[in-house]
Amino acid sequence: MGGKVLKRFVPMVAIDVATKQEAISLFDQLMTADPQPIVKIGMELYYGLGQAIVQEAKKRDFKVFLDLKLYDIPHTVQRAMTAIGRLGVDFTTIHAAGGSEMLQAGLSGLNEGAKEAGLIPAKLLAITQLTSIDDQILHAQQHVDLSLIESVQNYAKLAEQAGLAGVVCSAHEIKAIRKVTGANFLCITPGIRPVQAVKDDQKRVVTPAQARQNGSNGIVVGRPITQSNVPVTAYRQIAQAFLG
Ligand SMILES: O=c1ccn([C@@H]2O[C@H](COP(=O)(O)O)[C@@H](O)[C@H]2O)c(=O)[nH]1
Repeated sequence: MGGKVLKRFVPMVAIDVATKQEAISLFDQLMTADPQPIVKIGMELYYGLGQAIVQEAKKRDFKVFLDLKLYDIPHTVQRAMTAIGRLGVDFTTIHAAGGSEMLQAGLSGLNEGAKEAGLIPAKLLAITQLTSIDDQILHAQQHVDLSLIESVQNYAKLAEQAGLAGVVCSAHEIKAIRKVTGANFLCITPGIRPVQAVKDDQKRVVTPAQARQNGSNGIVVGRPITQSNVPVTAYRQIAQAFLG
C-alpha cells in the first residue's frame, strides 16, 4: 500500500529516416494515434535536415526527444547544449562517459538556452552503455573491467549526482539502477523488440511488456514501427503492451 506510482511516458518513436518526405509521412501517420507518441529525432534526421525537422514535429503537437548524444570537452558541450536549449525540445541526450564536469556543463548550457528563449528546459538523459554493447564488446574491445551492469550503475550514479533527469539504458538494468539512484530518476529504454528473436545490431533487448514489468519510464522504438507495413498499427500494439 502507498507505493510510489511509476512515471510512464508514452512510447518514443525513433524517426530514423533519411529524407524529409519519409519523416513527414511518419509524423502524419503517427499523429493520428491515441496516445500520440513522443517522436525521437536522432543524428540521421537532424544532421540531414537541421532544426526545420524539429519545427515540423512541434507543428504537429508532438513532444520531441532530440537524441544527439553529445560527447566532447565540457566547454563545447555546454555551448552546443545552449543551442539545443533554445529549440524547445522535451528530452535530449549526452554521454555519461564524458564525466561529471561535462555532464554538469551540458546541463548548465541546456538550462541557459531554455532560459534565454523563455522555455521549459528539456529533460537531460545520460547514455550509459549503448544497447548495442554487450559484455563481450565491453571487455574484449573496450577493456573495461567492470561488468556491464556495474558500468551502467556507475554512469547512472554519476548522472544523478550531476543533476540530470535520468539515463538511457536497457530495461535489463533498471532494477540495478534503482538500487543506486532516487525514485524519480528516469530510466528510458531503447532495445525494444516485440519479438525477441530478431537479430540485428541491438544486443540488450526486451519486449515492450518486459520493459513495463521491469519498471521502464519510457521505451524507445524505431525499426519495429518505422519499417512495419502499417507503422501506426505497430505503434498502437507496442503502446498497448507497454502502457497496459
Ligand atoms: O543505447 C541506446 C541509445 C539510443 N538508442 C537509439 O534508439 C533507437 C532504437 O532504434 P531501433 O530501430 O528500435 O533499434 C535508435 O534511434 C538509437 O539511436 C539505442 O538504440 N540505444
